[in-house]
Amino acid sequence: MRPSSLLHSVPPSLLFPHISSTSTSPPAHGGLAATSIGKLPNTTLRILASTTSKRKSKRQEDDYHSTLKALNSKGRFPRKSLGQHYMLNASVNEELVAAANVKEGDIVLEIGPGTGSLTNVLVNAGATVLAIEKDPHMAALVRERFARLNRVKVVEEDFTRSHIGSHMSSILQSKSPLDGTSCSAKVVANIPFNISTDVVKRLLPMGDIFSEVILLLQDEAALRLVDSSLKTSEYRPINIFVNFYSDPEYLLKVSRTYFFPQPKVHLGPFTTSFTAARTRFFQ
Ligand SMILES: C[S@@+](CC[C@H](N)C(=O)[O-])C[C@H]1O[C@@H](n2cnc3c(N)ncnc32)[C@H](O)[C@@H]1O
Repeated sequence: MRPSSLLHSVPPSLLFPHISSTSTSPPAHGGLAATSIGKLPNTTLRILASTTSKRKSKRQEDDYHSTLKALNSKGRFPRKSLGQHYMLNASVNEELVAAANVKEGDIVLEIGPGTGSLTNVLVNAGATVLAIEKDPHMAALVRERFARLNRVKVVEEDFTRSHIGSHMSSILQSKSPLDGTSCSAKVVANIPFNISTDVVKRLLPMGDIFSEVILLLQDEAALRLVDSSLKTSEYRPINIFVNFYSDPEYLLKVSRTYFFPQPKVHLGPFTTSFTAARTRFFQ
């Protein structure tokens, strides 16, 4: 059977035997893998060490079990066409949120919340979250999960067609301090790989709204985006675009084994961060 057909025909509990609701043993996550990706010209590369401490294990179980229970409870099988590879490791979600320095009162846009595991970490950090989800089942699931919190707004839309500026302005206006100073927002998301270029093209020119963009991208795509060297044959218009609007930075490598189902990519996906060039617009 081809891997793609597996995604649709086999329940998560069979594909991933330790996800039954009675299971208590999380997968062998071992934390973030320390790695090296060689030289990336003009970029800052921060390699994060493995996080296997006991302190983390309770949180890891939370994402692992809650994600898979949520899928099982609704009878949802991951849909390949929507790039549904769910993050099972809470430490990775925490690294993403820490990389964006999300704190109490921040406004965060999340693209594709899925079961809400990253949303949960954002909420715990004190953020107000606008979550845009294309899959109506997952939008309903995440809306239900955070129904008691007025800090989470779930919009069922295709991000690539969404009027993101108007969604964000209404939230920003309602949160703006009375002294007239404007507040900005951040993006933290584990996005479907098939829309990553669209996402980057839409977000980076929005430096008037977003001060920080943290995206989990497919390894190869992220490597291409952070490469600012004009000498390589891989340099494309998208690189000029990215480097005009942002300071792309490779942050950490994330093992593909932390996703359910595991993505079929040659290398593990990782995070890249774009510091939107706010100063280019307002200095
Ligand atoms: C890689 S999964 C990530 C899910 C979750 N954030 C996590 O970390 O486990 C991508 C999510 O984006 C959603 N999605 C796919 N295409 C989308 C689109 N065009 N607009 C908004 N959401 C989309 C999928 O349904 C899925 O929930």
